Amino acid sequence: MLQVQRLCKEINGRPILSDINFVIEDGGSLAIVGESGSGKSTLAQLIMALKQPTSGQVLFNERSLPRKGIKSYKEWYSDIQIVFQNTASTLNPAMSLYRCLEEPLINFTNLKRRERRDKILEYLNKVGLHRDLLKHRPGKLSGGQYQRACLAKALIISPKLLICDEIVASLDIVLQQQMIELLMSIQKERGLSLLFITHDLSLVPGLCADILVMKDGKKVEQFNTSALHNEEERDIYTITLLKSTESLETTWKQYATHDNKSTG
Ligand SMILES: Nc1ncnc2c1ncn2[C@@H]1O[C@H](COP(=O)(O)OP(=O)(O)OP(=O)(O)O)[C@@H](O)[C@H]1O
Repeated sequence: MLQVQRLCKEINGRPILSDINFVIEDGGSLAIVGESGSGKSTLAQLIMALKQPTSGQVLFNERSLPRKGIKSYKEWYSDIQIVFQNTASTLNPAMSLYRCLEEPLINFTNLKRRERRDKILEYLNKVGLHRDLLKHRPGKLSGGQYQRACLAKALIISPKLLICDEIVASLDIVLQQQMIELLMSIQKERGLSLLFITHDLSLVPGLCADILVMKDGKKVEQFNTSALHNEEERDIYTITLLKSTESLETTWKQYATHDNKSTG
């Protein structure tokens, strides 16, 4: 279980996150939603121990954030893995995809070479990539293939919690849907806990049980995803976010219809 308690982060005296609290139970799923600059990535970096909180704490199965010593970091990352928004640095451009996927197995498991190979093939298959890609460098992969490879790299050591930070933001709408479906099936199959960070509320239903809305580093509200469209209960900010997503969808649909007519 992940527990985030009274978490605050200041950078150069400026509050970036203020009093953030939430829990993700084993196998649970929470979406953190907010516009750009609301502090979502900072929150992910704090949970990944890439930044230290100014105050408050993060606990995973009662263990607190690692502060020093390779062993404590290794234990933390065995349990919690992240796929970043900016993935260009996730896969070493000088290595083949095979080596990129083998690296976490070497660092986090005692698997023998043969077993590592089987695991790589298993996870490649799970994320829907062809084994022919293994000999290529990551730069040869398309955007969608690259994101799937990052997902395989994060999942290959069987973490208990996966953090996804805007992982579909740069993909087109078809690839976005495919990634969401992939995450849903992996989550179901593995009982994985999920923290899904996005600015796009429309991606959340079906994927996450709960939604936490953030604005300017503060929690606006948290609710069950089934209550997303209950406008009487929702905060005005959540409704604004929702409406902006819907109006964008309408614009895209109108654009697509117009485009089809003019080209067809
Ligand atoms: N190292 C830093 N120094 C100064 N300000 C920072 C630093 N890191 C983050 N911030 C500021 O903290 C705020 C929150 O940034 P953060 O990246 O966490 O937001 P976000 O919700 O993830 O937005 P986006 O989706 O655009 O990345 C922003 O105003 C950002 O400029």
